[in-house]
Amino acid sequence: MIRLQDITVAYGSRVILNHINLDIRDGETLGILGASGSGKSTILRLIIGLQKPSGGHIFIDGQDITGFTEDEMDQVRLHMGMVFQYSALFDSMSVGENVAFGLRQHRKLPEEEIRKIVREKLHLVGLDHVEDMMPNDLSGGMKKRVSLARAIALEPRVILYDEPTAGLDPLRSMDINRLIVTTQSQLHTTSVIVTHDMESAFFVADRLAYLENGVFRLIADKDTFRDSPDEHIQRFINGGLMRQEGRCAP
Ligand SMILES: Nc1ncnc2c1ncn2[C@@H]1O[C@H](COP(=O)(O)OP(=O)(O)OP(=O)(O)O)[C@@H](O)[C@H]1O
Repeated sequence: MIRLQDITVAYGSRVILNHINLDIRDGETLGILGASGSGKSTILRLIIGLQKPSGGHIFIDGQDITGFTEDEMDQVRLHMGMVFQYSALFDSMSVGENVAFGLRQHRKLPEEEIRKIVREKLHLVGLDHVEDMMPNDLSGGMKKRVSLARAIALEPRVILYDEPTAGLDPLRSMDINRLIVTTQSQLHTTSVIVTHDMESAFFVADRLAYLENGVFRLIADKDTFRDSPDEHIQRFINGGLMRQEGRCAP
C-alpha cells in the first residue's frame, strides 16, 4: 500500500498540498482529479520520489521513504513505472532502445533476453514490429503506448500515469483507457492516474480523489463519486464531460 500521511507541499508561502492523507490500496486503480495547478502531478512526483514534501510522510508497503537518499529511492523506483504526460520518450533512441532503457540500466541480462522482453511488452500494448522505428515517426497514441511499454518493462508493482490521454482524439483516448485496464488486470499493478479526462477517469478507475485548494474534497469509489450530492463535484463532472462532448468551450 502507498500511504501519504499528513503531506504538505509549499513553495514559499504558497501552499499546494495542505496536510493531505491518502491511502492507495494494493491492486486498485485510483484516479486523481482536480483543476489545473491543484497539485495532482505533485502527488505523483512525491510517490516516485522526484520531489520531497515540505512536511508529512510517504510510506510504501509500510516503509517510510520520505527521507530516502537517491540511491535508496532508485531501489524503490525499480518497482514503479511512470507514464509521463507527453510520453517523454528519448527522441534519439529507437522505440526498442526506449523500452529497453530500464532493463539495460537495472538488469544484467543477455542482449537476446532484453530483445525478447522488449518484443513482449510492445506486443502487450498492441505494437508489433516497431522496435527499429524512431519516436518521431510515431503518432501521439503510439508514443503513449511505447511509453507504457517502457513503464512496464521491469514489471513494476505500481504504475503512475500523468494525463495518459492528453492530446489524443476520443478514439485514441479510448484505446489508451482500454490498455490501462488490460495492463492492470494482466500485471495486477496498483495504478494511480492523474487526469482531466472525466470519461477516462470513470472508465479506468476504481476510486476517484478530487483535489481542491490543497485538500481532498472527496475520495470515493467511482459510483459514489458520480452520485455525490456535492454541487461542486457535479459541476466538475458535468463540465468535464460536456467539454469532451464538445458542448462547451474548453
Ligand atoms: N518549482 C516550483 N516552484 C513554484 N511553484 C511550483 C513549482 N512546481 C510546481 N509549482 C506549482 O504547484 C502547483 C501544482 O502543480 P502540479 O503540476 O502538481 O499541478 P497539476 O494539478 O498537476 O496541474 P495540471 O493539471 O495543469 O498539470 C502549480 O500551481 C504550479 O505552478
